[in-house]
Amino acid sequence: MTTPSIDTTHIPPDFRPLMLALARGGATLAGVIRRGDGSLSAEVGTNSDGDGQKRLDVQADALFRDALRDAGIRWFASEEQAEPVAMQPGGAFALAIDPLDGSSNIDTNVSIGTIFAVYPAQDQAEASFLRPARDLIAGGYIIYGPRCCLVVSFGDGTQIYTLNPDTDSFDLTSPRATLPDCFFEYAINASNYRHWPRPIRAYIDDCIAGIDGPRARNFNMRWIASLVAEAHRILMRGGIFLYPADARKGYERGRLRMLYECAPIAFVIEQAGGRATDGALPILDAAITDLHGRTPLVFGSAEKVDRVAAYHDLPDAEVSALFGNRGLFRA
Ligand SMILES: O=P(O)(O)OC[C@H]1O[C@](O)(COP(=O)(O)O)[C@@H](O)[C@@H]1O
Ligand SMILES: [Mg+2]
Ligand SMILES: [Mg+2]
Repeated sequence: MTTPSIDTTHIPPDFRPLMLALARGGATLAGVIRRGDGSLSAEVGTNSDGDGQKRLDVQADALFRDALRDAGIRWFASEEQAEPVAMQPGGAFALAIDPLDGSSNIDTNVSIGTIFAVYPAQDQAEASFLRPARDLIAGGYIIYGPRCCLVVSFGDGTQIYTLNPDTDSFDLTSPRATLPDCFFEYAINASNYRHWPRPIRAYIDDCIAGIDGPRARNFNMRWIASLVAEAHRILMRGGIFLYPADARKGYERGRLRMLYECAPIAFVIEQAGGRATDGALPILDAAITDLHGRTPLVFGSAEKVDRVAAYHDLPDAEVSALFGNRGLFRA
């Protein structure tokens, strides 16, 4: 068996051991997922956020912790661990990870992923992770789909690597990915419509009204329920993703976690020319105040994300108007 690797030509030298370790972890996890042992989706516990943990959540967490143990990481924070774990005392990096994103899709053979964010390590774990989101020095995700891809940014564009099943190596397949701006597709869990704030309802109402509404064009809709899969689709062909805050108990700040979901996805999307906000303000301009804290998340093509922010600025009468009657956005 070959040791999984990654083409390091375009990776800054300081990050190479870390990226090799992530590639090893990702390729190994891809193999576990491909084999598809039926017990991977068994409920085995609850994480500190109250989410049910599946066997694969726990396995992926242990697998990455092990793969990363010699990769220069001082602090390791995970969705599946209540507190950060100390790794190498002299390590330069603090790494936050969602080891397995899209857990509800494990047994449905739909794309799932891993999301990671890297910050410069400080002496204390807390100071390493609770800081301005824009201190991120690397971030990205691995998607376990029909193809396994690793997408990463080091702050100078977004790179895409694709796992070659013959060599077990992640080959660079796009050195500078850019997000197309013209795809009229939105992604939101529409079953929560009645709980959404009015500007979000108004925005989606106007997409649904299509050619008969103020936007005067038809839209398509997608919802995979794997953030990584939605991010990758949007990176490839544009569109917009929304997970807003809503009125359900526990969803006052949406569902997605700032440190290891929203910040790294925002980083990759911004570096590919897109935009990511909490509905109004850039995700990366916010501070991370809680290891497992949440934030509303809207990301995708810049013009579409800006439009959502504009709905938040509409006067109440406009935002409450029935779709088709919103005059302000009529072309
Ligand atoms: O079930 P919902 O409310 O539509 O939420 C789906 C969202 O939850 C997530 O599965 C949360 O991530 P985890 O699976 O890592 O907990 C996202 O991938 C996805 O976008
Ligand atoms: Mg997740
Ligand atoms: Mg997860």
